[in-house]
Amino acid sequence: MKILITNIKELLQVRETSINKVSGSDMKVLPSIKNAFLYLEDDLISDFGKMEDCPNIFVDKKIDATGKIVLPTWIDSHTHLVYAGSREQEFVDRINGLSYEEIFNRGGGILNSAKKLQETSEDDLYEQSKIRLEEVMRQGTGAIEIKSGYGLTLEAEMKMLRVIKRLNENYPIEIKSTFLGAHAFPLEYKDNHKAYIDLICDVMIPKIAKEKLADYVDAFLETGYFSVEETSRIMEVGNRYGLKSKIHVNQFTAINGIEACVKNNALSVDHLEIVTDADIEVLKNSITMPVALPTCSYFISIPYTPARKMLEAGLPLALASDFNPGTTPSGNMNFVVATACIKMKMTPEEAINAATVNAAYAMDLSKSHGSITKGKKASIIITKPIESFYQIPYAFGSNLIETVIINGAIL
Ligand SMILES: N=CN[C@@H](CCC(=O)O)C(=O)O
Ligand SMILES: [Zn+2]
Repeated sequence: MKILITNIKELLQVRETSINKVSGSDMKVLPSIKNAFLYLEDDLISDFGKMEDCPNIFVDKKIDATGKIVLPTWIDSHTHLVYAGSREQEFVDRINGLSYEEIFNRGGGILNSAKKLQETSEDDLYEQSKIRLEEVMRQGTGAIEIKSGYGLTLEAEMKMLRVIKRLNENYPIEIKSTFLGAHAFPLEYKDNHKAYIDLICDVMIPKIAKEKLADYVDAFLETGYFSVEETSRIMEVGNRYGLKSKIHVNQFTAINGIEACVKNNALSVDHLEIVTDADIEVLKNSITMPVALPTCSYFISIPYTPARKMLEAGLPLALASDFNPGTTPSGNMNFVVATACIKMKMTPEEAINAATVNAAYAMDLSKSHGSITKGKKASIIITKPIESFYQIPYAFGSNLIETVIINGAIL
């Protein structure tokens, strides 16, 4: 299908040649064309430019974008969108004064979700998850990473990964899949951590890699969860099986986990609510993308990733939702971008770069996603008529999206 979008008030994130990532002060720059056209052919961006150069051609669909902003779809590089049930009782418990840690120590948290997931059939899990996927697509997400990690047995982890695979087959959105067996120690391994790490490294990763059910490995590298040594072993085995790592780290404490991730060539380090000067130093000149999850900080009232400090040190930064039932029951990337601006003091230009170009890097999609570039995927957001793109974070509670096109399919 040929789609021509005309009279675009401003076409954002225009990159003549694709770039892998934007870092430091370059993140302040969001290249755009005012009064633009955009031409999509099937699932690809075919042409774009100023309205005066708009081709006069026959197309299947013309969209007049007078007064509207067009930008590439959001890329959400960190989610746990496949889960069973919900955890709103823990939400109320936190309002009443319990911490995330206290809830976990009472058998809540990840183990609560794991119990629910183990009791849910694969079909039911698919049905529950697809509702969330359809919702985030309507909210402008055009590529998404989804983790396992609420199974914690080989059988239940594989169930989650098969559901992710089925979502990928049935929807136009690009999905990458991450094996997160090391999310929490199951109760039966409470006093024998080594046996669970052995199970992950000797049985789960080989089996999952053989069945091509995951693109990446992840672990919750945190005090009280997985140590630097345990996570390093998982990253090493992952690398051996062709699964790069994307690691939960520095959410509550800084224990030199980032250094271990960089050493193991992790694709991304995610959360980073607590970041030391030494962490910033090891991230400099590394291939590892730091990923902030501001709506997690918002929901469970923990510190926000120190974005200003990191950008001033010249680092790149990506933004993702962390959509999960415990710490972030929302996958709305518009709200993620707004929260990054409001709470982390990122400018709208920086936040949009973080949720498009840098987010694409964090899931190996730089070649196909993240910018308006000829030959990249026809995955775009068309807003309602708005004053300027600053409205996207400014009017944080409003739905400003009129149309979403993903891989050439109009939703
Ligand atoms: N921190 C680890 N994992 C998830 C939350 C897990 C849960 O509470 O269900 C996160 O990214 O916040
Ligand atoms: Zn997470």
